[in-house]
Amino acid sequence: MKPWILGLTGGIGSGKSAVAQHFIDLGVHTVDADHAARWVVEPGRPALTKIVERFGDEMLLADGNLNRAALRAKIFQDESERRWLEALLHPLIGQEINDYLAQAESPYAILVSPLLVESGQYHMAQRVLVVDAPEALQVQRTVLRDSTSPEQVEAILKAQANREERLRHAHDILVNDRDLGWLKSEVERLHNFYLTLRGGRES
Ligand SMILES: CC(C)(COP(=O)(O)OP(=O)(O)OC[C@H]1O[C@@H](n2cnc3c(N)ncnc32)[C@H](O)[C@@H]1O)[C@@H](O)C(=O)NCCC(=O)NCCS
Ligand SMILES: Nc1ncnc2c1ncn2[C@@H]1O[C@H](COP(=O)(O)OP(=O)(O)OP(=O)(O)O)[C@@H](O)[C@H]1O
Repeated sequence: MKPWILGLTGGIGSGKSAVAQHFIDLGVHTVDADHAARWVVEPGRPALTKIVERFGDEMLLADGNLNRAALRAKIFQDESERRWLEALLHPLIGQEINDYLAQAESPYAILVSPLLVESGQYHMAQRVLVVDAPEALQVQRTVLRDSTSPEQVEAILKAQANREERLRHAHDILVNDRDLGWLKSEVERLHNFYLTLRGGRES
């Protein structure tokens, strides 16, 4: 039987990747939109050429890869440039995600995406799990993980759906404000529940 799709979302630093890793360990076929966003700008792909044409050679590192920090600085200080980049990349990312999900053999598969709600990708999913965390914790965890500034993380937060908007699309909510051991046990509980669902929508 074709697997049903769980959309897994949450704001920056909420803990999506940590949650996704536990699902992967349980054998669930998982694709991450952030990873797909990297595949579509690999050297030789047309999208990378278009980014360099628009923003200049400083978008390239010496080895020919995208200078992600430089592009990040550009798009989160200028909404129209961010919209331009999203219009270029989101259709390509959507295609990569489709191709990857089509290979799934687990009872259900997961699409991890920070912009599941904003990009309309939630239409690809039968059920949505939101990882939620207090904003201060999101900022603190991301600063620690990426060695970036709180101001940069707050600029990214502003470009994302607010919590209420995201939670409106949720079938399930995982509040990630405890330790990683607890998070793992919550994922196991959800996984056992998801295995009982056929088509993902029953609650
Ligand atoms: C700007 C880029 C190069 C920065 O790369 P970097 O390695 O620093 O960050 P990474 O890609 O790992 O993203 C980290 C987080 O930033 C946030 N984020 C990324 N892009 C966006 C965006 N367009 N809008 C809001 N938040 C975003 C997400 O929470 C994401 O998980 C990169 O994020 C990018 O190409 N973004 C545009 C594509 C996109 O919209 N990706 C989101 C998944 S669909
Ligand atoms: N419950 C927790 N306790 C402690 N640290 C945590 C917890 N959950 C996540 N983290 C850590 O916080 C950081 C952010 O988590 P993670 O990378 O999973 O977030 P994310 O939602 O995938 O972020 P992004 O949108 O930026 O990709 C990571 O370093 C992760 O290890």
